[in-house]
This record gives sequence, structure tokens and C-alpha cells, in this order.
Amino acid sequence: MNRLLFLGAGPMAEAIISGIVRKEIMPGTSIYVKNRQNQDRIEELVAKYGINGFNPEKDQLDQFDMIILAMQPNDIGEVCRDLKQKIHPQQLIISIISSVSTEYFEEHLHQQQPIIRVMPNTSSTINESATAISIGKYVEEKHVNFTKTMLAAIGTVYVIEESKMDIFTGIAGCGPAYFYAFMEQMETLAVEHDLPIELARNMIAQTILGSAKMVLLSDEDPMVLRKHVAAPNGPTEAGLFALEAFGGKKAIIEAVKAATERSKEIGKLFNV
Ligand SMILES: NC(=O)C1=CN([C@@H]2O[C@H](COP(=O)(O)OP(=O)(O)OC[C@H]3O[C@@H](n4cnc5c(N)ncnc54)[C@H](OP(=O)(O)O)[C@@H]3O)[C@@H](O)[C@H]2O)C=CC1
Ligand SMILES: O=C(O)[C@@H]1CCC=N1
Repeated sequence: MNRLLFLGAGPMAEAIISGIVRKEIMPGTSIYVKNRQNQDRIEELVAKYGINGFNPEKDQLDQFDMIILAMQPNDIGEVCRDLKQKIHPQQLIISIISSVSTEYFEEHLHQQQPIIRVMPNTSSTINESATAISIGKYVEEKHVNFTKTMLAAIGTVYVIEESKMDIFTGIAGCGPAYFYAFMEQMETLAVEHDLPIELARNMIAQTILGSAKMVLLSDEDPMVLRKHVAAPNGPTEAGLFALEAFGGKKAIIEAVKAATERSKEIGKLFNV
């Protein structure tokens, strides 16, 4: 793959660009970025990563091997109408836009356009994303291989069926926000109990990091690990009891369901 264009220069685009450049998947000189309006942001990314701003006077959309769509879903219909006039059917289109299916793009771009849909999360910024990809009908093996290599630069990549994208979004795409909300409450309590905020923040983050690493590295399932923490009639058991009594389990389930349903709902606005 020689030239890559990002349409949309928000934080998700930046996270992917920083991974690609840092891991030397592509040189910055092969990466271009375009916003609808905000040119200051383009200049910021150009200076930071040694990439190029798209210049409509000399660059053309059909000169890129791959285009990454990284804007909000709202006016994607208009984006597709414009793109269709300017791209050719062999160009790989990668969409990181949540909720919009590969079928939608297949329908609204050229017949047989290769489309890959991606759901990263914000931990891309530190190369720790849990990223899913689903593959459109007209995608070739070389497209999948390049996309996986590129996204491996920002974390772990899973290839999943398109039908699983909403639940993946509800868990892994939105998940960082749930954990941050959890951390906010713990931090408030720690500070109320006179722990310095720096220590509180660090110990909470370290506790979550350690728990996540235990699941990844120990081969035990979370239920077993949970039981290892909780001695009969000890403090953890009391804490878990309160978590259950105050609807903790239900709250987790309902949060994921609501996010998944919302993703489906948004997707229906872009039905083919
Ligand atoms: N944030 C997250 O946790 C995740 C987000 N996503 C998805 O990633 C996408 C981007 O997210 P995020 O970076 O947070 O989004 P932002 O809304 O912060 O940024 C979107 C960018 O796209 C630009 N843009 C809008 N329309 C166009 C257009 N027609 N052509 C070129 N550029 C355009 C905007 O530029 P301007 O200001 O000039 O209009 C802006 O810089 C979204 O679809 C989101 O659903 C996916 C996974 C996780
Ligand atoms: O909530 C959102 O709009 C996006 C989808 C996944 C994470 N953030």
C-alpha cells in the first residue's frame, strides 16, 4: 500500500496515525489527512507526525490506495455521494465510523468497492486498543493483511462477523468510558477518605491494569479470579454483596445492552 488518506482528523484518526508512524508501518510522507473545515487541526497533525495535509489544488482522491473514513456518521450520505464521483472501484475504503455497515458503503459507493469496517477504542492512543474488523464482500486478502498489520500498531485486532459489530461496540468501543466512570467514583471515595489524589488515581488504575493482566496472562476465568480475592466473610465478600444488592451486575448488563441497542438504532438510519 503506497498512499493512505484519512478523511476526518479527530482523535480516533490521530490515534491510528500515531500508531502507524511510531511503528513505521508506513512513512509519514505516504499519509495524508483532510478535514471538512478545521485546517488548524490539519496543520497540528502535519507538524506532529510528519504527514501531509490534503491539498485540493494538487491532490486527488483517486490517487490514494486506501481511504479511511473517520468522521461522525451524521452526513455520511453526502460524503458517499461526493466520494463516488471522485474515487475508483479498486480503492480500499476503511470505515471507523460506528454503527454504519459495510453493506451501506457497498450500496452507496462503486459496485464491488472493497470495504472494511473497523471498531477501535480510544486506547489506540497508547497502542492498547481492542479493535474489531469486519470484511465487506469485495475485499481481497491483500487488503485484509494490510489492514490487520496497520491496526496491530494500535493494539489487538479481532476479525469478526459484521452482525457482531454492535455488541463489540457496546463492550469494547464504549468500554473505556464505563471503566473511567467506575474509576471516577472510586477516586472520589478515596479522596473523601484522605488519600492524596495522585496516589488514589494511580492505585485505582494499577488495580484495573493488574486485574486485566491477570485475565490475559493467567489462563483463569474471571469468576475463579474473583473467588481468589474473596475469603469467606471477609471484606471482599462484603463488597461484592453490596455490589450485587445495589444492582451492580444489572447495571453492567444494562449499560452494555443500551450501548449495543443505540448502535443498532443508529445503524438503522443507514439501512440499505
Ligand atoms: N471516540 C471513540 O471512542 C470512537 C470513535 N469511533 C468513531 O470514529 C469516528 C471519528 O471519531 P472522533 O475522532 O471521535 O470524531 P470527531 O467528531 O472528534 O472528529 C471528526 C473529524 O472529521 C472531520 N470531518 C467531518 N466531516 C468530514 C468530511 N466530510 N470530510 C473530511 N473530514 C470530515 C471533522 O472536521 P471538521 O471539524 O473540519 O468538520 C473532524 O475533524 C466516529 O465515527 C466515531 O463513531 C469509533 C470507535 C471509538
Ligand atoms: O459513542 C460513540 O459515539 C463512539 C462509538 C464507540 C465509542 N465511541
